[in-house]
Amino acid sequence: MTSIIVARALAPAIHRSLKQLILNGGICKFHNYTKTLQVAVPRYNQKRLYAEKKIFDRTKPHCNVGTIGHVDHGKTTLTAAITKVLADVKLAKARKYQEIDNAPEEKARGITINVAHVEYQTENRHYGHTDCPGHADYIKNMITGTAQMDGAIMVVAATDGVMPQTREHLLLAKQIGINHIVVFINKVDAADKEMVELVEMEIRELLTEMGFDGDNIPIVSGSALCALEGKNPEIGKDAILNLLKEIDTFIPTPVRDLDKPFLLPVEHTYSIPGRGTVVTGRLERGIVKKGADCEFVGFNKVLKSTVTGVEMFHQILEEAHAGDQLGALVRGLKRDDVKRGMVMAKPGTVKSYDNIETQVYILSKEEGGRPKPFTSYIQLQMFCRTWDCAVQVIVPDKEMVMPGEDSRLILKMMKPMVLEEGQRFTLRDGSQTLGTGVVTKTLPLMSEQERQAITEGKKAREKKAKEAN
Ligand SMILES: Nc1nc2c(ncn2[C@@H]2O[C@H](COP(=O)(O)OP(=O)(O)OP(=O)(O)O)[C@@H](O)[C@H]2O)c(=O)[nH]1
Ligand SMILES: [Mg+2]
Repeated sequence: MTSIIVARALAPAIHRSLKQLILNGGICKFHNYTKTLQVAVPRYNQKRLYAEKKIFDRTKPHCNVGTIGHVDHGKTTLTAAITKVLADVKLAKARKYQEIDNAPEEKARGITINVAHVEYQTENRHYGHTDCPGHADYIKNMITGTAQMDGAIMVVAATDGVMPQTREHLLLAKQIGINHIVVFINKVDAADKEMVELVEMEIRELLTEMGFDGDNIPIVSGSALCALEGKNPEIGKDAILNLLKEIDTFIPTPVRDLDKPFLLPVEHTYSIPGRGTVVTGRLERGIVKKGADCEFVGFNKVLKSTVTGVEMFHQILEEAHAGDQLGALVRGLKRDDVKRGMVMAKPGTVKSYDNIETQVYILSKEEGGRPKPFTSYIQLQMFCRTWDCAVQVIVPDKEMVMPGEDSRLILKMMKPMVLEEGQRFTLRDGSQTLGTGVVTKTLPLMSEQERQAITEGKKAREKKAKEAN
């Protein structure tokens, strides 16, 4: 028998594999401290299991990155080059340029996005890498979080320098909380040394202007095309390896959801005679154990309680982990005290807001959105986690927002609900999805007068609409 260690973080994906494994005579043991699962499989069965691709043989931490930058600056070529260079040392499967650029359409929350997901490894980490075929896809992908990036690789061609979309992608990255950027100055085979130096200066200036650490962000220069074609290793392959080294060290591994304070968006509440109130939902992050103090937040309330039991599919759990669909028995609360849409969290770790700044992508008509533009003061419904709430929209930077456009929006909510920066949500108008967005900033709570004015305005508009009918 030989042991294989499987990362705990991959648990949902390997449940099925485990079953398969046990059927094949395997023995599993979970190590609580290291959060790993040790699996012993008879040697004669291992080959078959691997051949069936049932087990993830991965122990490296995972990180999501992606290429951003102006059109034609070489993002796709760089993506292909990275896989080629790493394939040579057996850490990736080489992906051709055409394979990446003809990405299949991906349906994400009603929005069609073209993205190619590529995977590779360095000695230290495993990476998921996103490359989009066009500018509009980048904008959508970044806002909707189709592949949420923990860090970005910004590509700037030495032949062009900083261009409008370099700036735009960087601004958006900053807005939505991608704080770690590594820069690749591409096409140095077609530019002279002075030009490359000038472009580097220009990039550092822009980064600083945008609020990044312009002086210290790693900038690597080279040629993705040379690397892909196996030419001039000093600006080809070596530059790519250099870039990967910088990515490895400069972009930190994100904090795993399991390590964060627990948070459960409440889906349902039940009253169980003789036992008390049970709340159910999918644990978004952290670990919940029997005996944990908790807080229910939302709808203008904060209720304190203690978890007295955790169950999953009617079986008692010692502890529930992020991703688990669970029921939690809570002390001293009536069923009607707790409502769907509230959040059960570790005390003091979440807050309610009713006034937020967001970045939203509004669907075009072809994507199923509304055909007409909208202006400030429109009333929409915001959907987030298990709650939804009426919001008044303020468009701060322009007259109106066109379908197919992205925009900064201020949302004034009718009730304060639990929100945090980076939280994604959907905006709907009746039964029509208008767009998706991300919370970029939480603003101070509204005053009572302000809220009243919004409610009265809403009533007046409703009355007018009724009369018009
Ligand atoms: N000379 C030279 N050309 C390059 C290099 N890298 C890419 N190119 C060329 O630049 C062009 C654009 O490259 P892509 O990789 O498609 O650029 P992109 O950024 O993915 O473009 P979009 O996805 O359309 O925004 C192609 O013709 C590439 O062959 C390089 O290092 N040197
Ligand atoms: Mg491309």
